[in-house]
Amino acid sequence: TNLVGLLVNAYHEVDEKNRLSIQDLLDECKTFYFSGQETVNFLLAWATLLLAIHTDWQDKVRPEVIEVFDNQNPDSEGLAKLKTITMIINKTLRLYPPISGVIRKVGREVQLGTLVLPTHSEADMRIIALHHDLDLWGGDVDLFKPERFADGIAEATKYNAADFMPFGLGPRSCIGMSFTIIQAKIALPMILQRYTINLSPSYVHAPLQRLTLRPQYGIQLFHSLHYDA
Ligand code: HEM
Repeated sequence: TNLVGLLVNAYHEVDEKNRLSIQDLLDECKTFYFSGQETVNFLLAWATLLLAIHTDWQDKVRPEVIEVFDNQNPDSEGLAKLKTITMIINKTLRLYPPISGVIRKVGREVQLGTLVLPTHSEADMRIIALHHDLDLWGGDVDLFKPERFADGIAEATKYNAADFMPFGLGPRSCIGMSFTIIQAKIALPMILQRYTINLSPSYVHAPLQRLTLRPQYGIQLFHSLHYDA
């Protein structure tokens, strides 16, 4: 059974209490389409941009990909062995979090430090601000240095989970997190197996921050064949 199958089953549920209306069913499909499609696209777009700029990292990661998969399509066994790709994915998610913030409605008045949040106000927590906070990440906060994630996320954040939260935190955090990482760990190696990526001179750096963080004018890259296929 796939996701649509589960939703259709819930629509046909005999117990009225647990039944989904057609509107609920459509809303769920839209949520999954929106949250699952654009976000992963942006992650892959920003990751390829960073690799195009930092070609030294392409040179570091490509041998790992070739060693694990040779020129074959990625398989699940190999995915666990990809260390450098994982570092690059985490680094991309820190610098360019595809969801730039999460919004919460304040249920009751609460004091956070010197700040009083009134009931019914909305708190927009800027993930991107957190990820670029000088106090948390230090003077080289804006630099692409995947080696920061060499020993995993916990080490990179000094065990403070809230410093790095591209998928949110707590009970409403992203349901698609593992799926996203798997997709990126399949797609990036498949690109690197085939192509050397270079930045086109026509690229204009213009990240647009709304709910998502998108490259406003797209990302123009040159892909040259990496080796004779
Ligand atoms: C780079 C990829 C992705 C990023 C950065 C991302 C980020 C996030 C964030 C920050 C939240 C929390 C929203 C909040 O707290 O208000 C969230 C929730 C959610 N995400 Fe993702 N997401 C990604 C991929 C996906 C994928 C692939 C799917 C589905 C296949 C997905 C489905 C969802 C759903 C359904 C929720 C709502 C969970 C709930 O409210 O209980 N996401 N995501």
